[in-house]
Amino acid sequence: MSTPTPFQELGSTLGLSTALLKSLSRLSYVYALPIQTASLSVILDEGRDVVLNSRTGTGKTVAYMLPVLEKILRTQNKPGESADSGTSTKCIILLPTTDLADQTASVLKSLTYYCSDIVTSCKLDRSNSPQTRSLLLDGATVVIGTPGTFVHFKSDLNLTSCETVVVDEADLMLSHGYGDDLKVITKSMVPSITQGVMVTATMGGDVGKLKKFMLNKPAVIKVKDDRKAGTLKQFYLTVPSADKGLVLYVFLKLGVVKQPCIVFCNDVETCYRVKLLLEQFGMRAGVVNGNMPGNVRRKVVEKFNDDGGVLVVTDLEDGEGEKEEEEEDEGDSDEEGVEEGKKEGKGKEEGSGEDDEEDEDGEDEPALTATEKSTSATGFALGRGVDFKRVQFVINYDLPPTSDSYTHRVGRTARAGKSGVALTLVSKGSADDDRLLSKIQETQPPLPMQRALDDLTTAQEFAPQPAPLSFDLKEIEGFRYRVDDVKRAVTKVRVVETMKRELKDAMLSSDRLRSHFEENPADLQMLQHDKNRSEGRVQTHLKHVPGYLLPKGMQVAKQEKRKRRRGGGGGKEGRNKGNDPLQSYGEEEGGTEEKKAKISEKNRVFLDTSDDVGKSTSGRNKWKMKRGKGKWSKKYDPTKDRGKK
Ligand SMILES: Nc1ncnc2c1ncn2[C@@H]1O[C@H](COP(=O)(O)OP(=O)(O)OP(=O)(O)O)[C@@H](O)[C@H]1O
Repeated sequence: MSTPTPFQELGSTLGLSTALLKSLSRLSYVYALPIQTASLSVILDEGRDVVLNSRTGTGKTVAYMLPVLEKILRTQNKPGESADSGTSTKCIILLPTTDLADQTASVLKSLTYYCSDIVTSCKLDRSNSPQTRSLLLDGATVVIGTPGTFVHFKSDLNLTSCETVVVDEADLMLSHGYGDDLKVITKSMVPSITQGVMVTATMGGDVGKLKKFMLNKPAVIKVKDDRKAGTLKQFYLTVPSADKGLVLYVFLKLGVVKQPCIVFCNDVETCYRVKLLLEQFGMRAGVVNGNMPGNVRRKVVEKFNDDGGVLVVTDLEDGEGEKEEEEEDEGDSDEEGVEEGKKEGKGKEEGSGEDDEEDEDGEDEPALTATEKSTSATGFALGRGVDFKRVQFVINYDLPPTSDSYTHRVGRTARAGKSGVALTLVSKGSADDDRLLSKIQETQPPLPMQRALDDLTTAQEFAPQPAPLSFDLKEIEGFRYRVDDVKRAVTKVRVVETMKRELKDAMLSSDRLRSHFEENPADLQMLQHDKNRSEGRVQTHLKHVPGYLLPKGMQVAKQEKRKRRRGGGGGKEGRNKGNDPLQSYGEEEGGTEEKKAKISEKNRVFLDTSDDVGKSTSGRNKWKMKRGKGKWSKKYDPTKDRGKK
């Protein structure tokens, strides 16, 4: 891994404006992330078309925005700029969803904090046309929106001096149905793009099509995945579908899964089932999905970013979750750094007619239609691009439909060089899941593991990721009756009621409906009354986990913890110093029960360390059962155990 370069150093080498450097330091961004270092000089000085490609969460937004803003600041300060060019738009940024456009607009606001008088911005908002039009009339320097909104506000935009067109999350544009809008933008709104920038975490077939259509001899800036350094660890656990709720609840309850945590499901109903299950056990969970109004979705995400906890998300529309055969990558080089483009002229690759099809105008150009069958056009793509904050854990409750969507989902954690863990629950006996898992493993970087050869040496080995989590479901068998009981209470009717309640909440807190309620108080009363009636019941007694239900290793840990709190034993040595939240407990041979317990506490096995990974305690349980020890002893009194809580 290359040494990070401080922005101050880059600033003096490349001549970055003080205003931008001050904004970066206000955001506490001291070092440029690799894609940012790589992109700056190419976008800024070479001025050529660019494809930015690095994995999710590596800072691509700042990577294109910084040089684009610097370019604008330089030209705005140039003497002799015409008055018109001073009030017309210099750069447009296209995103596939309004949520992402909002997020990008807020990054832009932060970066222009000290130069907002020179660089003004506008996020195109169809629901607030008068304000959008007034900002455009004032001559917003940078305009952000979906391709659809650009076409909608076509006659209000002054793009005669537009120099840069950025297409962010380019891999989603066509599957969101923006092919035709992109044609309008590039043909009639900005017919001669001076510099095109395409940004993507995955290089699927759609990116290739767009690249051919919009860019001219682009430099492909591709920063190699540095996950071998171990920032994102990925595991999978094969479980019967019916046991997924059990695993999720127990892992969350026992702190095996750390929060903030995102749980991805493949449909809205499963999201609510998971939420209700967790809530019955006293665990709050938010839900976001495409059926929600955008402002409600944004509020839930904001709350999650502020408070953490569990967020249950579906990034698919219902019926979209069927696993698909995937398109092969178009084969861009894996090399780090700048790779030269191989094309001549915009819109057409020389000597290759592969993707070229006659469009409806009869012109010879690539068809801008999606390769993927999925059509998430509801204006959300929660598995992609959304910058959820400080997420420690991503759980794929359901396997996503493609390996690309897996990459985006797990990319919600381990962002900006931080660490994180992704756990995927694979349905036992599902051939689809098995096939997709192999496909995912082919695309993810392997997991480095240390294997002890003797006392002094170790060898590094690599396991495919996601790696199997060796966890014996028998360890949590004791929880089954609670979960099954609660699951029975999570009926379809309750799921629907919860959805309705959330919709009512949204209506009650809607700014737009406020005046309606003022004029029609009866409507407000009715909504409030219905809301109170459908309030869910939480079983408070289920909040606590009795000690006898804990896996054996954890019971020991609890006792040790209690001892330490009382000032006896344990000490630093016994403390869990590892930072990998997925952990398991080793099986010990020989020695007294007490000694074994201590060894077990000390030798907790962390999933990143060795091939001891995830040893189960069930062997010990068998040993005890055979010898009539512990809860299999004739003297065992479970009521005492319960009292120990
Ligand atoms: N130089 C930096 N130092 C520290 N944090 C940074 C830096 N640049 C960006 N970040 C943070 O990194 C996170 C990820 O950035 P960003 O959303 O731009 O990534 P991305 O590569 O576009 O991800 P995705 O592909 O998922 O859209 C953000 O929370 C951002 O605030």
